[in-house]
Amino acid sequence: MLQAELSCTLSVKTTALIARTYLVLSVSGLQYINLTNTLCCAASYHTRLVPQPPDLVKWVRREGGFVHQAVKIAPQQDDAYGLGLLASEDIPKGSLLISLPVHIPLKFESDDGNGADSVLVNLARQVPEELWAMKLGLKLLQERAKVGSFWWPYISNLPETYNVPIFFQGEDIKNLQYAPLLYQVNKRCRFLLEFDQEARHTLENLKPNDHPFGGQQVDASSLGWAMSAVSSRAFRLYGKKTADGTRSNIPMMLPLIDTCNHSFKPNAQILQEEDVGNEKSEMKAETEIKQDSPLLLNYGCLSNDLFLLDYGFVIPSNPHDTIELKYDGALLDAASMAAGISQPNFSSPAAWQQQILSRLNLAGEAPILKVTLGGSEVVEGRLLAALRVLLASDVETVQKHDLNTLKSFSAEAPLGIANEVAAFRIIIALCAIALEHFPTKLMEDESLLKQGVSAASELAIQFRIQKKSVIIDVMRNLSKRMKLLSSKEAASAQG
Ligand SMILES: C[S@@+](CC[C@H](N)C(=O)[O-])C[C@H]1O[C@@H](n2cnc3c(N)ncnc32)[C@H](O)[C@@H]1O
Repeated sequence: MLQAELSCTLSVKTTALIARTYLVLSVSGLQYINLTNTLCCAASYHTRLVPQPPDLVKWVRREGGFVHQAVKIAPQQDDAYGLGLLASEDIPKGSLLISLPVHIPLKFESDDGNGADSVLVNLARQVPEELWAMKLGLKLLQERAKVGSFWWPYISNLPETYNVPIFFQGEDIKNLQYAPLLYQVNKRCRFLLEFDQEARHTLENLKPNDHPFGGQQVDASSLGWAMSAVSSRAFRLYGKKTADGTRSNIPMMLPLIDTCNHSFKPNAQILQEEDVGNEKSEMKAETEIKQDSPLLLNYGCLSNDLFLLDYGFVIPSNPHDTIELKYDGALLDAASMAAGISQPNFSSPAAWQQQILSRLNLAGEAPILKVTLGGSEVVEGRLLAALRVLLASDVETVQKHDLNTLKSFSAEAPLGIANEVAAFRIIIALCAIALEHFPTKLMEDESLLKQGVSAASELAIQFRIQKKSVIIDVMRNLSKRMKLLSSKEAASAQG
């Protein structure tokens, strides 16, 4: 195992303690809020809100929408992905699959009038921008509570529960073993608990006509359901034109289209007719779709953190997955000691180096210290540039290159091979330290999965396996690059 090999050569154990304080990864001491007493969580994630909901395809057609005759709803991947759309016959590339007239998507219209709607708008104002899904979730809850809602045929087809971490038991939240995600889960849970109180306070003593949820109480559980329904299904498309003629992207729920599951190699795409007053939302075949193949959309090039938080699944070997570290001079000193680099002065850079760190936003008044490893960049450019610069002793050599070259992973050893190898060795040491901070080893995780665990534990364990794999892939990648550089150096010394 690469993990074992590297931790021997880099004598990580001696520095792990020093590093503990600086790693964003570290979960020790992090409090987590357990919401499972408050939030309900049923056993099956793909049961619909009502046992036999109306036929969604028929509803869309009845409402003036179009559904290709070969598009069918069916369970996907032995129900592991819930329902999905399937082609019942070959569909040629470019075919229109689904078209929804403008009145079918569910949106949050903040220009609604007064009474119940104004209460809803006021509640929505208290939702922070980053939790936009809760805003549309309020509209969804309102329609769910409304007798005879236009959207009931759609809403009744939604899953009854969501397998997202806000519904995990405390033990499974801990099982994630990754502080940045734990932080996000806590933030969402805390918000839901506070918003539950806020909503109760706002709704008490309202006249029946002013009550946005038809007199029904909302709580953290129903709010969490609505937020998850939206975060796992909404798309950002053009909204109405504003007074200045511009259009902003607004989240909306696209009935039936949102039954499509995700793939980074999609065979369908969403398009929007831009004619004013006729903004149809359409889904077209991006490639030819063979009979019995699923129709797949790309939800976005997201990390597993976002897939898990918003959608409740994790993608193995996700090329967009990364791990977060906190940039810190003392941590880098510890890593360079572990890597056997004898010049650990990252905590006290020279004035010219400090200036470059400020330009990289890693020092100065409001630095952004979160840096990432993995994903398409492999090493975040700012971290790579910082290491290259801090390991250079000669300001003139550094000044020959612009910042973009110094940040580029594909720029081969801009400050020389020795400098590059030292930078890579330090990043590998950082990776080894990061791996040490996970309470379990990969092999233990894998054997836990083989033993059989609950669906939530399985997701949490898969998530941390993927995070560890990201780190190991970065180590492999850098080791390969180091070998290549060393052999080039040897060849040029001989020649
Ligand atoms: C937009 S909905 C798609 C319809 C959904 N499968 C259903 O049963 O209603 C997104 C949800 O589908 C599931 N899903 C979609 N793509 C998936 C994938 N590649 N792997 C696992 N689950 C997936 C997840 O539960 C996700 O939250």
